[in-house]
Amino acid sequence: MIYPVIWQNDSVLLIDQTRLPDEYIVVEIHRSEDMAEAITTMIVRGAPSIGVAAAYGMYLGAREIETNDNQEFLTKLESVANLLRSTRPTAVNLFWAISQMMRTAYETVGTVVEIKQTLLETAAKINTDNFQTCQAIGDYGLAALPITPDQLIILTHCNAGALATGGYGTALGVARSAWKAGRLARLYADETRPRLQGAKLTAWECVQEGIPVTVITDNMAAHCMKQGLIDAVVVGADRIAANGDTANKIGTYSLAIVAKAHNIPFFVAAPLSTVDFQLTDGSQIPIEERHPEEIYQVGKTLITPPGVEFYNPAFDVTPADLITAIITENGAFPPGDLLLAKGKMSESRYPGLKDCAD
Ligand SMILES: CSC[C@@H](O)[C@@H](O)C(=O)COP(=O)(O)O
Repeated sequence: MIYPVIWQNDSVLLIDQTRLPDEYIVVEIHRSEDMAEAITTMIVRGAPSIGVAAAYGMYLGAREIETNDNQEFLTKLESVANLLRSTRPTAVNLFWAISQMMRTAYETVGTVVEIKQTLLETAAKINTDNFQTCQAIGDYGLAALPITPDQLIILTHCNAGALATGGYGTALGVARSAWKAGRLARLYADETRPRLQGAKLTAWECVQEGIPVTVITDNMAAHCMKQGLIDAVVVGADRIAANGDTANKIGTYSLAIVAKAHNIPFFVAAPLSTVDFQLTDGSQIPIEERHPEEIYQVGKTLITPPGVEFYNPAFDVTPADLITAIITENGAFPPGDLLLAKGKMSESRYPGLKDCAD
């Protein structure tokens, strides 16, 4: 299994996702500032992964605070939290994980040294919990997939795999579970312009595990559906509003529209920590805009003439009515029933959900 974020020998190891699939390079992170930079530059990316990375970033920042005074410690830790919060705006898992860490710091009764130790344990738990959560999502997702045909072809967008989570993956976790159960014939992966997470990362994960994968460019999805090549679409999410509207990688919305036009089920797979119940609908989700070089430059080659303008939103919002079901660790729910999933929260691992958009 692939683990994108690991704690080892007093530092955090990140698989550098900007270098895959050409090179497998592991980056060592010792300071919260470097973790913030790694999240911004997408060395680590994918909603749950950046939550895990931010949690460890909080610990790295905490261990540098030199004081025995609890109040002073908490004040300085707030600054670390603010730095990490400023990295990427859309994935709510980032804010959720930072809230979990701040809550731990405030609620731990003990010395500063003891609080620091508890923070490290909390970060590790967020990481391992996410792995287990993804396995549950995989199992529920497998049960939610269409019954026929027996051998399914699933289309996915971006990378919602092990690299994007504490391991296993959300959307790719569903495909992984289907593969293990003998129900997946092949995964189709949208290349996912502009950063190509599908072509580079999803395809790489599939090759690692022997899952048959076909990469298509984003504008081929409708054609493939019309040809009857796709049985279901499964994507991840960066933030889901209470009504089920879902922000995910740019291009997800158009994929949902063409899936609906072809009567193909469209699933969102995500942990409940991705649901922001404080937002009533998707119009309130902040959408990250990234540097235009992601559009005008491929490798080191400029692909557009001088004098043109660019617009580079990294995410879009798929309205709930285009989504067949949202697959969570508590089960698969029609988007309008997300509050039912929340109702099961007391049994879940996420008692801090209400803080997720702090
Ligand atoms: C399980 S990851 C779900 C989403 O975070 C994923 O689909 C996605 O959009 C990732 O965007 P990225 O910009 O690569 O961080």
